[in-house]
Amino acid sequence: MNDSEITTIEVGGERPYQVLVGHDLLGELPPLLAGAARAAVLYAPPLKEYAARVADALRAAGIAPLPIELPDAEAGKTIEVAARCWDALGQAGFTRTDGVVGVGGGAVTDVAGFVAACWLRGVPVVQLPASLLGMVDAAVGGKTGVNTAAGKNLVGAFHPPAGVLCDLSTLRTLPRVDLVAGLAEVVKCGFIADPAILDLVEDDPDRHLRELVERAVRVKADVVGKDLRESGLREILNYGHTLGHAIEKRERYAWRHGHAISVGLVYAAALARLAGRLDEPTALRHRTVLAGLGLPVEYSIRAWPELHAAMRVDKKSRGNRLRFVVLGGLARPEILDAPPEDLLRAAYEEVGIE
Ligand SMILES: NC(=O)c1ccc[n+]([C@@H]2O[C@H](COP(=O)([O-])OP(=O)(O)OC[C@H]3O[C@@H](n4cnc5c(N)ncnc54)[C@H](O)[C@@H]3O)[C@@H](O)[C@H]2O)c1
Ligand SMILES: O=C(O)C(=O)C[C@@H](O)[C@H](O)[C@H](O)COP(=O)(O)O
Ligand SMILES: [Zn+2]
Repeated sequence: MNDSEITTIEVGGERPYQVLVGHDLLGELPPLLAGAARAAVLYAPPLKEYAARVADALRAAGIAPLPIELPDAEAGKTIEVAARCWDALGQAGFTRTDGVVGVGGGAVTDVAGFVAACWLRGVPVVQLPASLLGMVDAAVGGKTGVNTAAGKNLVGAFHPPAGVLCDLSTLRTLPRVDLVAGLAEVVKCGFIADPAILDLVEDDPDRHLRELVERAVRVKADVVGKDLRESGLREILNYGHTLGHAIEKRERYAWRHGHAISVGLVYAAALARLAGRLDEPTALRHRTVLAGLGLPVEYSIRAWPELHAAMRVDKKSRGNRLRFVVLGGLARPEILDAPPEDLLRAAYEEVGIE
């Protein structure tokens, strides 16, 4: 595909929008904020230069930019940081037609979406993801939020963006470790919905990067277009996240999300196999494809009691029942409701190491 081509992926639902994938997309930003006199540009330090270009593009279109630098990564995904942003919007006189632009990885787009969701009970947000994970997952779908002491993303809102601009050129500066972390969510999409993704990843993820981005965005767009508020189908996007989020909490968010999800995916596959739902080769493929990318597939065996307790606040839980997304086969996600504790523990022994 020619570098100058822009791919448009439609996201349906009550507030439809488009995800654009290509290069040099800043010209597409101002029309998404039509009617805005000002726009806050939320970014973390590694994206300072890109955020300055975003601000220039807004200014040139007659929209006054309000740059707000956030602490990087998970340190920025707190209610205190969101409150600082609301103070800044208040001081600058942001009205309901003004907007927010999230520039960066998934942590920044999550908090930018949350700031926009709550300010005046909802103003437009445009997401400019700059990490692979942000492009294929976090910036798409309108899940916004922050972490709390009790766990990951426990406070948030569903607030679909006005548009998402995935500028692939930004990936040139993304550290390799973060690119690989993003591949964990891409692999997730392969297992739950689009197995061609797995073939491409097993062949050469770098060679197929653009196609992987587009395929993963299509998986996500299809699901969130049908079930924005996670009343059913959307839960499949949480594959690997029940254990993954518990690991992130235990690590005090010092582990990358994609790394924790990688372990969580291998765990979910072991659970499904031991529950008699998933065949051995497909379960094994989780480990081989993720480990082949250099992603972690093991975690401390001693951590089990803590992880088990942390999983209780997973958003798929109902009362005291834990619920897991598992596979009944390749691209056949289903729910495993209230699995017995000995099964949960036995599956953990397959990822647990001394
Ligand atoms: N809302 C959702 O649906 C959803 C989906 C998946 C993940 N998430 C959230 O997304 C977050 C993980 O996202 P992530 O993997 O992007 O992590 P991240 O946002 O922490 O970014 C990782 C690092 O890469 C840097 N970075 C990003 N783009 C860069 C670029 N182009 N050049 C140089 N540095 C760059 C960031 O500043 C950060 O230091 C987690 O908080 C996770 O919970 C949300
Ligand atoms: O979009 C979704 O829905 C997902 O579950 C995608 C996940 O990759 C993402 O990490 C999401 O933030 C997790 O949501 P949560 O509701 O479990 O916090
Ligand atoms: Zn995720």
